[in-house]
Amino acid sequence: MSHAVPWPVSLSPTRNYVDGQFVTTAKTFPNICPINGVKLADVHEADAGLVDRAVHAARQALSGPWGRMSPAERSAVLHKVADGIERRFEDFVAAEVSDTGRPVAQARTLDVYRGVANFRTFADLARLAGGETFDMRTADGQDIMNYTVRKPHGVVGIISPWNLPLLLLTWKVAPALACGNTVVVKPSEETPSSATLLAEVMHEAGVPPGVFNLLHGFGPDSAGEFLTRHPELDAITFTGESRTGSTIMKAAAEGVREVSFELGGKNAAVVFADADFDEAVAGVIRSSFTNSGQVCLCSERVYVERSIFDRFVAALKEKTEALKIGYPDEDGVNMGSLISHGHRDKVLSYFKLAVEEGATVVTGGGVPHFGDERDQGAFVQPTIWTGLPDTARCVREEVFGPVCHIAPFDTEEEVIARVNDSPYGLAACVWTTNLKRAHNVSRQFRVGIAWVNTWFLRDLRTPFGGAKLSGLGREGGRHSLDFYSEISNICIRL
Ligand SMILES: O=C(O)C(=O)/C=C/C=C/O
Repeated sequence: MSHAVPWPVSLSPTRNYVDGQFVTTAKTFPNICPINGVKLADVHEADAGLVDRAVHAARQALSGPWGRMSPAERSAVLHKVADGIERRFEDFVAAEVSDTGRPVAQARTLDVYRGVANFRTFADLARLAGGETFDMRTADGQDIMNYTVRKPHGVVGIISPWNLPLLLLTWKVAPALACGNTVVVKPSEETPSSATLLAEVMHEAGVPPGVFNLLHGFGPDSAGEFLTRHPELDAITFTGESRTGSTIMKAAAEGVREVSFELGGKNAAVVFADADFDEAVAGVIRSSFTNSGQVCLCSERVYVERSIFDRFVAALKEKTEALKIGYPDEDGVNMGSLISHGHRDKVLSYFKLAVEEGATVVTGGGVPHFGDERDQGAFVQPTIWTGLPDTARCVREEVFGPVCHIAPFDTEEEVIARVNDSPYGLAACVWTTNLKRAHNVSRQFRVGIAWVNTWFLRDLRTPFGGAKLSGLGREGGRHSLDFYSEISNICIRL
């Protein structure tokens, strides 16, 4: 199949969006398509002055029509945004695919699908959420009543990552707006396109100027840092690497702003001998290689009960080598490129390190050869390692690529201790048909979310976030409403 270069072009000139206006700037940087290394568009970089204008516009909008809306009125606006994404569904698919190289099928069924779902879920949750009331009689006989009210924090800074651009951007924007805040968003410099489309949809949906502001740029000494350091932000929410999270946390400490972080992971998949074997193989293929392993929830550590270890490794090798790597719109494609050449260099450095640490490379470990423009892209082979000790860097550090290390284990106690022996604590999955074991093992993992006989199935009402270096706080359902609201308690003597 031959493809015009670049595949396909990005849909919107990637401009900033401040106070209801699309803004170009003198300084631009290229948006490179990771499928073939070709420039898709120039991205207009926001400078400190534009960041300042965006924060002030967001502040101003709080005392405008947006600030006077009821939860039900805000909910209606957010449903209109969801309608707008649905109306331009294929534009969003093309934007995500252009920026990331992912399969079209994934962009449709995961990324853009969740963009709509996030807005609809939080539009409804905010409209239907109530507060708390308490009645009591004091020791000296006074009757008092307490009730809570939710108010927006104010201006929320949102820094969103490149791995699931629209999903994670809307996972933050939707609840923040549903709770009456205004937002200033800085998407990753790697994935500006779907965020720019979202600004167009917000504009078309009549979201008042200043409610949603979009700034393009990098982190340090660019829009990301100018935003997180801005003294007039009331809260900051960030998804990305733990190291960056800690830098942002330091900036947020000035002025003691609320922070919510969803950071890195080194997640484990545990397969017991009593698991449904074929389901477990298919599940670990998904949890290791979805989105080219660029999901914070992916399993880079796999522990398999010793009695089925060799059979499982052979089966996973066979399924991995059957994965179709290629263009996003190829029939049956399973895996696309990584996000960039820079990230591919990082992943390849771990491929090299694994061999130095003594790993057996069961499959992969290099770069696929296509013999066409894709050789200028950022592809790597899905890779499986065995034979490393738990102390190896490749078993402790997040690679964030299509790779997993498989190790045998003998007992429940042993594998639980090994899973928990990590500075991270985001997610885990366990494969077993023993119901008692499923409950006992999954609840002993020190993680934010544990899946049993599945992976990355999401009910948006559930708490989502990580323990240890994997993050701070929980978002999802009422947890998002609690993070994006200032809750006041009113006490009345009756
Ligand atoms: O599914 C979600 O709501 C979510 O936050 C996923 C995060 C994945 C990060 O890489």
